[in-house]
Amino acid sequence: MVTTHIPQPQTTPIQSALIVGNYCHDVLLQGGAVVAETLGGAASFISNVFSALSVSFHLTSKVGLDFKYPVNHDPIVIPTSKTTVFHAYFDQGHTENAHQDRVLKRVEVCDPINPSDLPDKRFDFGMAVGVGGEILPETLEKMVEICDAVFVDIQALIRAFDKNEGTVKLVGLKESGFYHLLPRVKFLKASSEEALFMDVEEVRQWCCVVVTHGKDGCEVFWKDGEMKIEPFGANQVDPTGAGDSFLGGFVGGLVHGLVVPDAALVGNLFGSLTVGQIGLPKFDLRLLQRIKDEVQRRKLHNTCWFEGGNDSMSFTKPDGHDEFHASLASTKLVPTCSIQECQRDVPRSAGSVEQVIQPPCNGQ
Ligand SMILES: Nc1ncnc2c1ncn2[C@@H]1O[C@H](COP(=O)(O)OP(=O)(O)O)[C@@H](O)[C@H]1O
Ligand SMILES: O=P([O-])([O-])O[C@@H]1[C@@H](O)[C@H](O)[C@@H](O)[C@H](O)[C@@H]1O
Repeated sequence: MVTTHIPQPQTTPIQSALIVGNYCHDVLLQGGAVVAETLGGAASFISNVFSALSVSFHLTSKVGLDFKYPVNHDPIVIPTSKTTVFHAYFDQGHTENAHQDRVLKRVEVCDPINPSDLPDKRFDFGMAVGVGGEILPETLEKMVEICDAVFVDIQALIRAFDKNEGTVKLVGLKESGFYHLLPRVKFLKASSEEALFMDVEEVRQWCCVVVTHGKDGCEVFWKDGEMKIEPFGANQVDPTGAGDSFLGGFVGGLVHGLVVPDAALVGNLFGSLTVGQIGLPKFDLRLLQRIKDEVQRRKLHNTCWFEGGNDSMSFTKPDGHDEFHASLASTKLVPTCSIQECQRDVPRSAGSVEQVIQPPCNGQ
């Protein structure tokens, strides 16, 4: 395994974080019926995981007056706009530009997030996690200026929307208008479908690329190497937000002082916890405590390798990585609340939480 070592790892955790992306309303549909309506948007899922991991953050997000869910971090309300709305269809054959497991349609769109909307201060790291095209190239440019390190979900950069139905299409990263900024980005996360719209071999020369593979976990690519990171088992009920929660767990692990391979395990864990519930997941407090204990134990054996603002991080799979995976997997065995209990105060409205959303068979 190739090791890219840093001279001296930072020994204090990263202090300030900025999440940029709009909240949205999600409507999940199957068989022509609404299965659930929930709070959505990568900013929602990542905030949910950061709160679970006790990572404090500032959020820049926009909604309309019609925004209907309680949130801990108040968005910017735009009286002349509507909240972004996505309809997710689980029984339509997937197109080459959509998620493999569902067809997404953006049916309402809120205002974009402009550079002037961002806080006038510096951050240790920022997360560019738009879902509806709200992050502009100039907004990402301002983020790389005010944050020591920026993590990007490629869905914020390469989504285009059919002008009639709002169906999510994907465009090539080179044609997205963001390509020139990649050398100033620290990490770029893409699902396996989204990775088809970029040249991983080229982009990995500039930043660490994390490609997620659903139930098969994820891969980490950097200039000098790559590695696979094992998944965790899950009974998939709803894939919505898996990638967002993965990113939240991954960055949360880095903030807590884990090396990249161990942090990616935390990302896989939160992705697996997310697909087991419909909409924004509710994490059992006992489970979270077990996860934080395991991270703390692991962190004590690893100094914080992630240094904001420079290229230093370790990609070595440290001794005990597999044991760490087993320990995290064991946290899922903790008796947790039932799906009904877990869901009782998660922001949602209509729809049965018991219904399992079965994505169409491939190509159906
Ligand atoms: N069915 C599943 N079982 C276990 N883990 C899953 C499952 N689906 C997703 N995950 C976890 O969540 C991560 C992100 O999921 P993925 O579907 O690849 O992202 P996206 O939502 O962006 O398409 C995966 O890398 C994996 O760790
Ligand atoms: O499932 P995922 O790709 O990680 O992320 C999802 C977005 O693709 C979708 O547009 C949004 O409506 C969901 O709330 C969630 O943020």
